[in-house]
Amino acid sequence: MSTSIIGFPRIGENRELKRATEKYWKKEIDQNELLKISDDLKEKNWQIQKDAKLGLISAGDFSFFDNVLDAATLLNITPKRYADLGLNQLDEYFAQARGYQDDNHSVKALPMKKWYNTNYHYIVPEIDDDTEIKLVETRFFDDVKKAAAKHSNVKASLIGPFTILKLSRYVGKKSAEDFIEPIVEAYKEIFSRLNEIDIKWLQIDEPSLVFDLSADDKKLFDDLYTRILAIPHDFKINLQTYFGDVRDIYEDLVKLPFDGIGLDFLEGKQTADLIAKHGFDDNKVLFAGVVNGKNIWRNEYKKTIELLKSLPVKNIVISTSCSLLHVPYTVDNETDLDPELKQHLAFAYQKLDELHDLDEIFFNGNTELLDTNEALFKNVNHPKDPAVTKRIADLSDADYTRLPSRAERETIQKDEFHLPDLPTTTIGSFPQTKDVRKNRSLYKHHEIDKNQYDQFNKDKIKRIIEWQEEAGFDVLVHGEYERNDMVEYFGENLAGFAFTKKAWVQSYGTRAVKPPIIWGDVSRKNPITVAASTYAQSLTDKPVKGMLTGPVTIFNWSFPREDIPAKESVTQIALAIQDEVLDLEKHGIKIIQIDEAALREKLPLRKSDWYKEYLDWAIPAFKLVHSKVQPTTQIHTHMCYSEFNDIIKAIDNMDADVISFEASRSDLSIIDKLKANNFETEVGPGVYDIHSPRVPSQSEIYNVISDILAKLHESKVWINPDCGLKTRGESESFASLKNFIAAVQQKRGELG
Ligand SMILES: CN1c2c(nc(N)[nH]c2=O)NC[C@@H]1CNc1ccc(C(=O)N[C@@H](CCC(=O)N[C@@H](CCC(=O)N[C@@H](CCC(=O)O)C(=O)O)C(=O)O)C(=O)O)cc1
Ligand SMILES: N[C@@H](CCS)C(=O)O
Ligand SMILES: [Zn+2]
Repeated sequence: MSTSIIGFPRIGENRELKRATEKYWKKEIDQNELLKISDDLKEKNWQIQKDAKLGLISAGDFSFFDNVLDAATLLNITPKRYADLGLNQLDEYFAQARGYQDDNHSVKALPMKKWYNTNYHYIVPEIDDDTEIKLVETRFFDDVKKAAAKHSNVKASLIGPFTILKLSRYVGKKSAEDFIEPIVEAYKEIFSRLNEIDIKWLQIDEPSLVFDLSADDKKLFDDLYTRILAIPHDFKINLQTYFGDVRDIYEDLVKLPFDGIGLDFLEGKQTADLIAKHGFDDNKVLFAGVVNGKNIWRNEYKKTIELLKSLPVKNIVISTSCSLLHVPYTVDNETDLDPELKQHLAFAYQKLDELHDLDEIFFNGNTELLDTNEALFKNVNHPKDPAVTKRIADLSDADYTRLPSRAERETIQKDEFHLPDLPTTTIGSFPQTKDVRKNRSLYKHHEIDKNQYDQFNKDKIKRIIEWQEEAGFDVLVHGEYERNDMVEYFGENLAGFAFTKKAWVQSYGTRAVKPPIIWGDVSRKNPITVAASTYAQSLTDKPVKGMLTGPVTIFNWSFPREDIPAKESVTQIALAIQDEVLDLEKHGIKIIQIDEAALREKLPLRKSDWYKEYLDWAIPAFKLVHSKVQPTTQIHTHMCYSEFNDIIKAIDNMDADVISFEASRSDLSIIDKLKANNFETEVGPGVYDIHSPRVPSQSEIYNVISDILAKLHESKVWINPDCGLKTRGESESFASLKNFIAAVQQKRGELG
């Protein structure tokens, strides 16, 4: 047993789980069929790990939607309003993830948040004073049992209690500490059930240990684990961490009687030093996270082996830095990639092989494998563009400064646009219905020509412009029908990017993305969005927003190159998008939205790193994109993740004129912070959740608007949904937006 992974993707190489689950939701297949498809996927994953000769086979990492929701439902952390729906176990689970609506019920989904610094989202567990934590689910044990029946070296994995308690939202008076005893009781039951299954290890994931920890956090962890580890168990326990180092608790961790500790050597900047300084017991196993679970580049064996050899540790299992959930399945499916690039890629399957190679090199001294890998790294040819290098070298402070000041622009723009109070707009995309995707698919497969493809999209744009005008929107959008994804699309249209055919990575539930790969220097080849935006603007007298994705988001939702600093890559992208902004402006587009949906996502997990490692280059990159536009051109930005309470000043410093953001799923608490910080940018807090198919009523939206206006002055407020509508169907979107407009009109009527 010398290799292991933390977890494996589960959507299926061809997104089988997505297709099956969505069919189940539409009642096109029954639960048995869905369960059969998911069982096949699990078995395939175990077999792949076995074939790759992995020391341990991971079970329990499968999920129908999200592992945090799985761990919460296992422990009966299911709010009463979902339990009261009287649904079967799986439907109750989906109701929490997606909301539920029938003739007699209407329940919102639980909030969804970014999983640490990734583009994966988890469902936030909700705990109230009546929450009775106890073991109730069986799916986890069923999976582990099935894996153990087929394989002799199974490791079960579970998201741990500390992380669950830290990620949960407490809506009553009780807090995490009040749930220690019931959790320990539940773990007694979990261990007793696992004792009956032949597993070798239980991996308990505690990624929340990589945050800055307070004394109370450490006490909570200690109170939980001194008790849990005292429960009799016939398997070994690995305390698994990832996404950083555990500097605040390392010394306590190594003293606790865990059989193994899993540490991240890639994002964990201090991991090796912590071991060197404080030691690691000879009777413990180190699960050394040295194969990157987030990037798609081949592992450089020489460096990894040197690192492993430097560790003063007796028992090492070579592992991944985090779950392979964050990478696509296999490079083998990418038949169109440049071979020069392809040889440097490793997706999940290839990473399993890398673990095996490292095992052979480290434990068996296989030098041939080491030499072949070294040869590959001697020859990496990222396409270079001297013009891009020069453009960056010529930048000065003026390129990052927009004039005049925002306050002056606000007056100029109020005169320019004459918008009513509480201007209404949407975030950009309208439903990517089957016909829209089909049109793109036909074009990609050369079954229709460019003219036919464009004409279809133009018809869609015309229809949606008419619809928005009729519905009464003030600032319109063209609908983004030409985009497969807001980042992949720009990747396809910028020099320096490569893109894939099947390299899907789960983002949330059944939704996946194909992040483009930054392989060379980035520049804009041709105008990208100008034709669609100017066509849309030609159809109406109302302003149509130009719609772009910002440099930080393009970078964060791509697979970045690692040979140049992030700052340089992002600056290259910023200049390319600046070209597009100025082109849109030149062609008469007066409002331009530059989405920075992912800006918050890669904020370092530790506060001390926020500015020097990220914000100090991320915010200027955004400013570089829009600094040269006229005062009358209104710059909007959008973030679908509003956990930016602590970096509000930095967000204001982006110097946009208007920002829209997600707020409806997370109780509008951000608004208080905006007020307290004298936030200057005009704001459009999302007034309803577009991630759920549920249609909000007029009064529900009206109430949210009232809550916003109780705290923010109406002259500063825009009204919009909380994100784009691409994942929604048309009928639910149109119904929601009609209620939305009616709610705004009701409120405007009161304002007089
Ligand atoms: C806003 N969000 C985004 C994030 N990350 C991004 N990169 N993009 C985002 O928009 N992160 C945070 C949030 C929430 N996250 C997501 C992630 C993914 C989606 C989403 O809707 N994904 C779609 C896939 C979109 C896509 O690229 N579709 C392709 C079609 C691919 C396809 O299915 N083709 C069919 C053939 C079609 C046909 O012939 O009819 C096939 O292969 O079988 C496209 O449009 O061309 C998803 O379904 O998962 C949303 C939010
Ligand atoms: N303009 C994009 C932003 C999503 S975060 C959209 O509307 O889909
Ligand atoms: Zn969004």
